[in-house]
Amino acid sequence: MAPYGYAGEEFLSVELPNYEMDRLLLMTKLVVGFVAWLVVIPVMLASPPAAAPPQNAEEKKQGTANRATTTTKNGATTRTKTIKIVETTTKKKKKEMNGKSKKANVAPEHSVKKANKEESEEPTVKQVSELANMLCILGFMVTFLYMIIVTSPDNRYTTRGVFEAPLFTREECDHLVDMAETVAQRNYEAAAASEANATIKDRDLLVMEPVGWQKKRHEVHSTTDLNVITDPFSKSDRQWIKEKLNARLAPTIERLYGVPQGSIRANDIFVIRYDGNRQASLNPHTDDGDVTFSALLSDGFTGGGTNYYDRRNQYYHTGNTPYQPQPDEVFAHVLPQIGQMTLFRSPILHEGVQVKKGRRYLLIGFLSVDNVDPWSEDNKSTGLSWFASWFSLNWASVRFKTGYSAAITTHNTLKANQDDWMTADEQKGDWMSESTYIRGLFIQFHSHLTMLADFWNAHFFQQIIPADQTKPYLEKMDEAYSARSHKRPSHQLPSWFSGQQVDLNIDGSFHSEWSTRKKNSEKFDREEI
Ligand SMILES: O=C(O)CCC(=O)C(=O)O
Ligand SMILES: [Fe+2]
Repeated sequence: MAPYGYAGEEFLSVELPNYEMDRLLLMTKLVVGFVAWLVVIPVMLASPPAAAPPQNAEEKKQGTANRATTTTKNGATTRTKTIKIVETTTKKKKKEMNGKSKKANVAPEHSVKKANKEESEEPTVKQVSELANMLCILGFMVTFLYMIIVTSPDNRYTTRGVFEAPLFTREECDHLVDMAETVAQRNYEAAAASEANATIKDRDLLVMEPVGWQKKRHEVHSTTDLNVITDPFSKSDRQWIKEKLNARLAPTIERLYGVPQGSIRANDIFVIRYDGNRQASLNPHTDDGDVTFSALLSDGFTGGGTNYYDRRNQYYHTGNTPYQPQPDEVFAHVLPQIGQMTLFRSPILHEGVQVKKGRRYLLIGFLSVDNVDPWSEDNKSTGLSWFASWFSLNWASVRFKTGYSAAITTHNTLKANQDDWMTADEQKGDWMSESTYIRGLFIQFHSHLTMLADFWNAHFFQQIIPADQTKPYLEKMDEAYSARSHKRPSHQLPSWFSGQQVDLNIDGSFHSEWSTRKKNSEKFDREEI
């Protein structure tokens, strides 16, 4: 998986999946399951046709309806096709079989040869009953789903796991906090100087305490924060952040989640600030993206930390009031040491616990794991395995959700641009109404996959690198990075900056930019990002 090895391997305090081997094993099991259910068992269940041929139209219909199962060559899809298993029988019998034998279209070679040799005997068929066929297909589907949902390394370990590992030293955290406060100061000065200038949006929020910090960047669960691109971080600030993330975060994600570094694209990286006497907490929510990292940059505050919820009770919730996560559903309250980060799948429900006193700073990233490069013209593959994408409950559920919102946005835009919107009747048969149905499916898939992920997987917290190993671990990671960085082409490295703040279509292609990206388009064009 990790083509250059994971330098932190010797520091791991837990055994992580060996993705390469586990996927190979799973692939083998799937092939065996496929052959067993769709070839071997149907052949074993095949029996000679009834002695008396169907005489009337009804019987004839039944006789020709018998089907066995086959697959397309690549094994990706299954369909039914008439296969009749050839046996030798007499001419007389053939005559009796009448029109039915004309349908015999596939004959194993050896049987054909045998039939040709024995002139008086001609091939006829053994048939698999429709019921047996259906059971075989069902058997294969159950085996396939069981293996993917329960045994795939991409589902069984990280789905509801929250992991902790070092990301920064204390000095580096201090540096990042200084960096962020300097950026806030720049924002404040620009906003203050622009009093009469209506072009600076959100000015009023920037001159509010804590000055220079954004307050409404995220519409629903707003945080007091600064984004590394759209807020005025300097070129050298970004370079500094990029080097650290390349050396430490990228290989850890690659190792922990079994995804190539080139498939990782940050969609939003920002510094958050909580103050005991201002924004002090964040309600339970899930993040947009596949994986979230959150590194603690300060200490000396009281309260705080992150709660992670096991929300399975929500599926049994009834009544008129919406489900509210309860304190006894928290499976991990994570309050790490300064410089440690937590890594988790973004669909895990979590909240920022109230800071009672002092300031809590975090560097947070919502990361997308792309199967194709949304920026390349032909949507070039990133090399992400199918097991880590469409066969991963989390990945697929997130993709259906993004696909849904992309489709609904397109739909609404089209609708808004149409002077005379069609009536419901006129929409019948129109592609738009079809897509309403497809959108419905997207959201159903999203919620059911999330539910499966919630039920089938252990919820746990794990420190994968002991915090007391922070210094030697980070040194080792940096050393390994500088030794190999020149060998790695840029498409094999994550994109931390230039690909931020966009939405994708269901197939992973580019859909649209967030409004904050549109407003700051010149900042995304600069070469340093
Ligand atoms: O405060 C925390 O630990 C959580 C922050 C968070 O979840 C977010 O910004 O999305
Ligand atoms: Fe969050």
